[in-house]
Amino acid sequence: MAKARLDSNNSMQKVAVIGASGYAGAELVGLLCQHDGVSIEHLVVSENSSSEGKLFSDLHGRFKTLCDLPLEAFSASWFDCCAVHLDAVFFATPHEFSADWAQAFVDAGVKVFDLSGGFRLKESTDYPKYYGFEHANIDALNSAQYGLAEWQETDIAQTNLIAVPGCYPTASLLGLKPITINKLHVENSLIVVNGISGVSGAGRSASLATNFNEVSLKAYNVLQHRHQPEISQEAHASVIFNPHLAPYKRGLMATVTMQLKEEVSAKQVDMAFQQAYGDKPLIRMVGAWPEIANVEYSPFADIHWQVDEEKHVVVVSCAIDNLLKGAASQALQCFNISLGLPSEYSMLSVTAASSNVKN
Ligand SMILES: NC(=O)C1=CN([C@@H]2O[C@H](COP(=O)(O)OP(=O)(O)OC[C@H]3O[C@@H](n4cnc5c(N)ncnc54)[C@H](OP(=O)(O)O)[C@@H]3O)[C@@H](O)[C@H]2O)C=CC1
Ligand SMILES: CC(=O)N[C@@H](CCC(=O)OP(=O)(O)O)C(=O)O
Repeated sequence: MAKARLDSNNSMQKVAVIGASGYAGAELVGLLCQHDGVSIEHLVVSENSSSEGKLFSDLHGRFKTLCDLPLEAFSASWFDCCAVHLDAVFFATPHEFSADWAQAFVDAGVKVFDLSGGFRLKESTDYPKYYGFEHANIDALNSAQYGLAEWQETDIAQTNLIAVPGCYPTASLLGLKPITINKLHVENSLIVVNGISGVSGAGRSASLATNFNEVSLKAYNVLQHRHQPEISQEAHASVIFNPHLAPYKRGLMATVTMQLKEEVSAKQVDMAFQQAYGDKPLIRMVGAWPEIANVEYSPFADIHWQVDEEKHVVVVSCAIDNLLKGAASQALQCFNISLGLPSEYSMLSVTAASSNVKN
């Protein structure tokens, strides 16, 4: 694909964000505001949202004067009047809403970037099992492409329906794929992924389990989390995924442990990571164990690994901001790729000052 900077041949892309009152949606609006190829046409919430009619910047005060658009309520009549005028729509909505509506936008000629899990799993029978609903759009599920930006650039560029990866899967897969794609691991050996997320991973709605005052540090949804099949599917290897909730606002860490083939050296592992990420500006091979503090409010993924050549084991750790590389900034990477732009376009200046959920 020809890489380009934005020039006069790129017309302004008319976009809408559905779910703009939520955490991931608001981060995305913040990024889209800074993108010189984007015109935000609509910010949308649910049909009965208490935020309907409020200004986006009344809800998210840091955007005063930067984005003062009103929040509109989604409905079938909203779709009939507005969708056709858009180039792209971002769904930062519950999974089932995306699953129900994405194909209608594609049919109306609108490119869809879905931040939910509505189109990530290829096996439709996994939806009732892991998401609790029957998928109503199997054809769309089959045509959707998974959008791990550093690995699936060609697929992303060629589709109109992009399933932006989950937050835990993003960090996990960035660690796993250099090993599994190169078949450096013992196939069918046990692969364990331990993930830790801050509470913004659970979204903005109040719940006792994710109330900041209630959270200490504990594992949850062990052996049944919906990200387990997603990670396994995209790593092409069966994994055990152990998610943990921790008492901080944002940031996510995934640490994976894999058994290497006996003949695989530490040097080969180093080469696999260099080959995968040496030319990827948003992946930083940091040379020390990553820390959440170094990636929060940023679109970077920090990664580090260590090999024990005697035990034939590799441990890889990857830290991201769950709301950015784990959601909004990766969606923008996918959008940039679909326009033929460098995936990091307009993002390397993202700072704490421009981010939403603050400590
Ligand atoms: N939080 C995270 O770290 C990550 C989240 N995601 C995914 O992104 C999506 C959004 O997550 P998050 O921002 O955390 O969630 P929030 O609960 O913070 O926000 C959800 C948003 O969806 C809107 N919404 C809810 N129902 C509907 C509906 N029927 N029609 C239109 N809009 C609706 C809400 O609007 P209102 O309530 O005002 O009606 C709100 O704007 C989810 O699918 C989540 O799994 C992905 C990766 C990471
Ligand atoms: C801390 C927390 O609750 N995290 C969420 C995952 C984050 C998320 O929104 O999931 P998706 O990436 O699939 O959209 C969870 O475990 O369900």
